[in-house]
Order: sequence, then C-alpha cells, then structure tokens
Amino acid sequence: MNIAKFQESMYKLVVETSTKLPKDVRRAVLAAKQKENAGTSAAMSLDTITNNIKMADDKVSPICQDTGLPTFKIKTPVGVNQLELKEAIRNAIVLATKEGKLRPNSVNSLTGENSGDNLGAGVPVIKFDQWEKDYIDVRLILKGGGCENKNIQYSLPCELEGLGRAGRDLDGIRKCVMHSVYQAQGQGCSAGFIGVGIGGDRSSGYDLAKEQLFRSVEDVNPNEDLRRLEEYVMENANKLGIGTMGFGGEATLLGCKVGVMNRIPASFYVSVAYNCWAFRRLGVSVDAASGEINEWMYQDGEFIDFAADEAEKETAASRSEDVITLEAPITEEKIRSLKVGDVVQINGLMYTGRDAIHKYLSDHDAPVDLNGQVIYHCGPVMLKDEAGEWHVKAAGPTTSIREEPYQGDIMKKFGIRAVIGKGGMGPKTLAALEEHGGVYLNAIGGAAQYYADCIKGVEGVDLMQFGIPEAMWHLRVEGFTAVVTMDSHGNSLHADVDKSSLEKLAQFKEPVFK
Ligand SMILES: O=C(O)C[C@H](O)C(=O)O
Ligand code: SF4
Repeated sequence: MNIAKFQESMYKLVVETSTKLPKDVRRAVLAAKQKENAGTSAAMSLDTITNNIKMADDKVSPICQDTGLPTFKIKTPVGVNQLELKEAIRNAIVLATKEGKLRPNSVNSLTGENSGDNLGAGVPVIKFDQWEKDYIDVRLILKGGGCENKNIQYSLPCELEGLGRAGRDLDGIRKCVMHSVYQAQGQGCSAGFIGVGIGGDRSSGYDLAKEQLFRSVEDVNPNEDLRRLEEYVMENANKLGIGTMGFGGEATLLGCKVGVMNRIPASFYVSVAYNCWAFRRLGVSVDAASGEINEWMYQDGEFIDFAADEAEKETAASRSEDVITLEAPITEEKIRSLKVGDVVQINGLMYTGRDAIHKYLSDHDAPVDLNGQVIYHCGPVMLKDEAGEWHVKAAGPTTSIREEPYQGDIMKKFGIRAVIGKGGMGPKTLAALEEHGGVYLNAIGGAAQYYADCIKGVEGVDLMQFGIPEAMWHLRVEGFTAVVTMDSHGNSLHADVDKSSLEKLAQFKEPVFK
C-alpha cells in the first residue's frame, strides 16, 4: 500500500465532505425549496442556505462552521494494515484543520482544553470492518453538535406527548419517529434528515440509526414494512409545520431511513439520529495497492449547482424594503420597537459568546463594555495569517437553548440588548427580554459562509483560553441578516411553532400500521 497516496486521498475526502454537499443531499434541498411558499421566512432561509452551499463550493470552505465529531467507517480487504490507515487519517485531519477546512473541534471533556488539531482521546472516530473485496471503502460523516443534541432514544412501551401510548409494534415505532421530528423543532437546523435504528441495546441502537445516514437519500428500503414506514414519515412529518429553522413552513424533513436489528426480550429501543440540512457525508473506494481514489459515492445523477440566478442574488430579505437596520450601541427604545417577524440587518460591532463565555460572564466581569451591545452565539472557524491577523473562515450561529440558564441574567447584568443565535430560547430568556428590553434574533443555522462574508473585520479577541470556537471574538459586520423571533413584548415564534406543531402531531394519534 502506498500510504502517502492514501493519506492524500483521505485529505481529499475530508475537504470535499466539509465543503461540498453530496449530490443526493443537494437534490433534497432543491426539492424543499421548490415546495416552500415564496416570501415567507422559511423561503428566505432556504435562499440563504442555497447561497451558502454555493459559496462553500466556490471558496472550498466549510459549509457549516461545526466540524462535528469526524466519524470514519472503513472496510478493508483481509491483510490490510489498519493501524497504518488510522495514522494516515489522523495526519489528514490535522492538515485539513491547519488549512481551515475543519474547525478545531476536539475538546478535553474534563479540562475543557481544545487540542487545536482535531485529535484527542477517541477522536476522530474510526471504525473498521473487513470484507472479501479487494478495495478499501471509506465513508465519512461530519455531523454537527446542534443536530447531534436532538438525537433521541425511545424505550417502548412509552407515553408520547400528542400521540399517547406507543406499544412494541410497528405502529408504536411510527409514533416514536413522528415524535422525534416534533421534538427536534428547528434546533437541529431543519429541514433535516433522520436515521432510525429499531432494536439493539442503547449503544448498538444508536449505531444502527447513524448507519442509516450512510444510505443514499433516494434509495428504497428493501424491507416492505420499513419502506412503508419511511414513506409514511416523509409524507406526514412535513405536515407538522415546523419548517426550515423552525420558522413554520412546508419543508421539515428531507429524508427518513430506517434499519432494524434484533433485540433482547426485555428491551425495545427506537433510536433516532437527527442530521441537519448540512448533511456532510461522503465516501470513496480506494485502490488497496496504490492508495488512490477509484470512485466517489453518493455522486450519481444530476448535480444541482445552486448557481447563476441564486448565488449572485442577495437574499430575499436583504432586498426587501422592510428591513430594519441595527447598529450597536442599541437603545432600549429601538429594541422595544421590534416585533416577532421583523427582518433586521446588523452593521457594526458584535461579540461572539457561547457556552464557555456564558458560564464565565455569570460570575466574572466582562472583558469589554457590553452595554447596548449584540452577542452572537457562534463558534467560528478562524485562521491567523503570517502577519498575525485573524481571518474568519466560517461563522454560522450555534444553538442558543444551551445558554438558557444564563442568558437573561447576563443580559440584565451587562445591559446587552440583542442576542443572535438559532433555534430560539425558552421562557426564562423571554421574560428577561420583556423586563429588560431585549430581543432574540434568529440567524440561519449552518449558513457559515454567508455570515463569514458579512464579517468585514476581526477587531480583537478575549478569553482565548477557552479555545477558538469558545473565545469572545469582536467582529465588525455589514448587512448581517436575521429575523426577530422573540421580542420584548412576550412573543416567541418558537413557542408558537412548538404549540401548533404539537397540535398537528396529535392528528397522528390513531393507529396506522396494524
Ligand atoms: O458548534 C457549533 O458551531 C454549532 C452546532 O453545530 C449547533 O448546531 O449548535
Ligand atoms: S449549526 Fe446547524 S447546520 Fe451546522 S452542524 Fe449545527 S445543526 Fe448542523
């Protein structure tokens, strides 16, 4: 085996997976776009998403800033040295991180230290199997944290909100799968894809669910019951009205793949792996002697370019005359004039802050004056040039709900007027927005290239001890578009969509599969 060539092939696989969505996924995104109603927030989000896909293609830059937990599944002919392959993959990952194709994403779970190169205990995940064929099959998935957090495992029988009892049969499974889409709301950057694993134990059930994400979006399940289930879920989950980013709308689910394995008598698990629209998984077959790529997987059929009429166009929102401009410091009066549904464009400074910063700010002073300022829930991909200047390579929003325990208190403590993130926040933050005069702005999750393009300068950074994604970056932006989804008058689009989708979920209570 030419191991240097193999390493080069793995580097190509990593870069391609991070920067270019596969053909089957692109077709699913296009189909969603075609059924969304023009002029809605969901349609605007899909425009931003397709612009972003195109920008990532052109710049060979990460589609989304979150590299996820890189997971490789490899099949080798008998006799291939797997240790050697592992080392080559680790080298390829380090190189791709250095070049800004991946975000340094490997964090010591006890100390919080970011290794900086995407290596660390158990990371990346590399799983081997042997087979009788004479070539190597390597599949890679980069599944981000926001959608990973929306995975769910059901133990049957159980009671499900909206759907009642789910028993140990196909109809109980159907209810779990419908519920899994409801509970994700927009937080995993819907419209998403789900892999479902029926049976196994808690760990093999999730493995089976994730395995389904390696199927082509367009394949047909050879098991007749599972085919019916997949089709049922695709048809009906899209009636829940959750829509892209949870803004409400027609496209909630882009793919559903179900697999089954045996279980033991006492356990009956249904495990669901949720993947965002930025469904980055690819595969290659590699020649076992030369180490070269023979073939790319998931790349049959038509390539949707999202080009020409889309890429050059600004988003629907930024063309609209109703866009409200915000520039920090923002007054309370201005914030109180905003209401749910307003589209805003931010110019000027904003500060990133996510998990580590929120915890830090809850019991420390802020390193900068945050009065009237904007906090962006974002962990960007950053690169330093030779002159020591920082550049933003990808910078979409992160899931805001993780900051729910801190957000309201921090806004009041420091006088912050606006927070930007995705997926919305809960009742504690909503109450604080009303009391203090604050607003929650929902940016388009995964649109890391689109937002990186709005960032015109990096003016500083604080708290670098938390690592690149968690530091407080001072960003100068222009035309940064987001939607008001929680205002200072007690309104939350997220609470409304949750409520209406729960009502819709209840339509699916009656048995379907006998
Ligand atoms: O870590 C991130 O950048 C974001 C994460 O993928 C998320 O969806 O919240
Ligand atoms: S930010 Fe959204 S698109 Fe990116 S990995 Fe997280 S869930 Fe996926």
